[in-house]
Order: sequence, then structure tokens, then C-alpha cells
Amino acid sequence: MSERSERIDEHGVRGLSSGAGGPISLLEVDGLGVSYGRSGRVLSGVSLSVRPGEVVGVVGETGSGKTTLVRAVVGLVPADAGRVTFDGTEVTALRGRRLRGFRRSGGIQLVFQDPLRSLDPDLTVAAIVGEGLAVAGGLTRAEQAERVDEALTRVGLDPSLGSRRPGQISGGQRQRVALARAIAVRPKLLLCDEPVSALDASSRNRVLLLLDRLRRELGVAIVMISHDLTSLAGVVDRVAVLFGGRLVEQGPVGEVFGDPRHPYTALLVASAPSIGERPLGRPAASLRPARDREPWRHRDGCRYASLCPFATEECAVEPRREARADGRAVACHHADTWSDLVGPTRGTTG
Ligand SMILES: Nc1ncnc2c1ncn2[C@@H]1O[C@H](COP(=O)(O)OP(=O)(O)OP(=O)(O)O)[C@@H](O)[C@H]1O
Repeated sequence: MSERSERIDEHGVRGLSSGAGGPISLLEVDGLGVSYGRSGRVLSGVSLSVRPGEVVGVVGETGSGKTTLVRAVVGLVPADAGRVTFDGTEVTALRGRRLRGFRRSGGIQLVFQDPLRSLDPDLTVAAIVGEGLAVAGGLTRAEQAERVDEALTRVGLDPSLGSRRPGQISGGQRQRVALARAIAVRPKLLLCDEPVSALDASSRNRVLLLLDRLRRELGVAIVMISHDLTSLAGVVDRVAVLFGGRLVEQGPVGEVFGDPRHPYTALLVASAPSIGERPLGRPAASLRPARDREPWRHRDGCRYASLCPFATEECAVEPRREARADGRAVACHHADTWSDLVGPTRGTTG
């Protein structure tokens, strides 16, 4: 038995903690559900945990709910089910002043895809990087300036760049500035929403290497959201796959990408052959439903069933996410059997 217990934090809110008083995981998302008015449920039953210093990837196609997950974690959109606990504080229970106080404390920092949109074009780089420090308070101007220079240096930028404005530096440099701004307040968790999608291939690689270095040097945990498996593959420890607002599979990245257990993950992997040393020995086309298959007529059940070539009547009932002995969790009735239906999933190089 783990020594999990509930404790009351400084905000008077319940949270999980280890018997020793420290949190077991830094971030615990448990059964999270989010709805937007008429759009209906956008996230359902999402559970994810991130340990201190760990890098977790969340992959999913456009509209699968990736950004909503990020926003719900910091309380920018309200959850209508489940809870989010960060470093012992139940974020989903915070409202108003206490929620703003939690965000200002800077424990979680967001880094967005498009640095030009997220950086104020009228401010200097130094002012942008120092924004969070100014909001958090407690430092003299000289101390703030020192922390700004330190953050810029850490992301590989010369502090002299501090006097420029976002329009006067390159796209790769802007993404570094966004990272410098995030790490200046010494957060425990970076939530990076498509951090490299707007960059060209060489800048993308440099920023990915930088994220890896920041995690090692600062011990900061990172949740990296992306639609691109290739970007995640070299950086993350674990990966979670989001489809239609549900996590369909999660586990150590090498295993999930090397031997996917959910047909949707398998399709993603087969569509991105560059990611694995052990690519799936199957073309993506074989993981899509045959044209002559009858349309899926059930409304409930597995969200992926209408697109899944392996769906059976059983899939009309929503699959539970089964935790497996190898540290993975898969939500598929046929997780262990679908791949046998059409031959081996592993490639010949594995
Ligand atoms: N403010 C909002 N009001 C209503 N519906 C919304 C809102 N924001 C997002 N949605 C809807 O919620 C769903 C998930 O959106 P979200 O932005 O979380 O997806 P995503 O996976 O991040 O997509 P992308 O990769 O395109 O950014 C989409 O169907 C979207 O249209």
C-alpha cells in the first residue's frame, strides 16, 4: 500500500500527499471533465500524473482537447468533473482571489506555440522576461534584472538581447524568450502547448534540446502538448494519447511508440515512420476501416470505434482504461488481440 493520505494545504484545500508530508506526484489530474456551453463535453475522464522533474508528452489531433487540458490544469477553464491537484493544492477547488493567487505564485508556467502572439510586441525582451517576477513581487529591481540575465543566459541568449523587442529577433529566439520568461520565476512545472510547431526544423531541434537541458539542469517537470510524435519522441519520458477528449493510451514513450496497444496510437505511429527504431511493420492504410465496412451506428461506447478497423459490437460499451503491469494504461476492448487480426505489428528492424 502506498502511504497516500489527504492533507489540507495553505489555501485550506484538500490534496494528496505522501505519508512524509510531500506530494507523491507534482501534478495529479484525476477524472477531469470539461464542457464548453454548446460544444458539449470536450474532455472526459482524463487522468494523468506527472512526477517532479518528469517530462510527459500529450499527443492528439487537432480538436482532441489538448489546449483545453492545459487551460483546465491552471484553472483558466472550470472543470465540471474530476480534480486537478498541483504540488498539494487542489486547483479545481480554487476560486476568485485564491485562484489568482495560485496562478501568480508561478509554480506552473505556460509556454505557447506562437511566441509572437504571446509576447507583447511593445515591451523589451528584458521587460517580458521580468514580467512574472514583477507580478510575484518580493525582489528588488537589481535582483529582478539579475534573474532576467540569468534566465536569458540559461536559454542560450546573450543578455544584451534584453533591450530588443520581439519583432527584432528571430522566431527561434522568440521561443527562447518565452522559455526564459517561464523559467525566470523558477516554476516546478512548465506546460508547453505546441512549443515548437511554429519553428523550422533546425530551430525546432534546438528548442527541443534546450527543453531537455532545462529539465536536467533545473529539475523542472514539463508537460509537452503536441500533434507531432516526432517532436515528442526524443524528449519525453512518458506519453499520453488523447482522442476525442479521452486519454486512450499512456505509458513510457519507447513502449507506447514502439509497440502501441491502442489502434489509434498505432495509426499515429504508422503515419510518422521517423519516430521509431522499431517502426510498425504495417502501413497506415491498414489501420483505417475498410471502405466496405458497415457504418458504425452506436452513439455511445468507444469514441474511436467509427474510425477503427477492429471495432466489434463489444465496442458499443465504452472501454475502461485498464492499467497494465508494464506501467501502461490502455482504453480498448481489443488491446491485446487486435494486432493478431492482421499480422504482426512489429517491424522487421526491431
Ligand atoms: N472557448 C471555447 N468555446 C467553445 N468551444 C471550444 C472553446 N475552446 C475550444 N473549444 C472546442 O473544444 C474542442 C477542443 O479544443 P482544443 O483547442 O482544446 O483542442 P486542441 O486539441 O488543442 O486543438 P488544436 O491542436 O487545433 O489546438 C474543439 O472542438 C473546440 O472547437
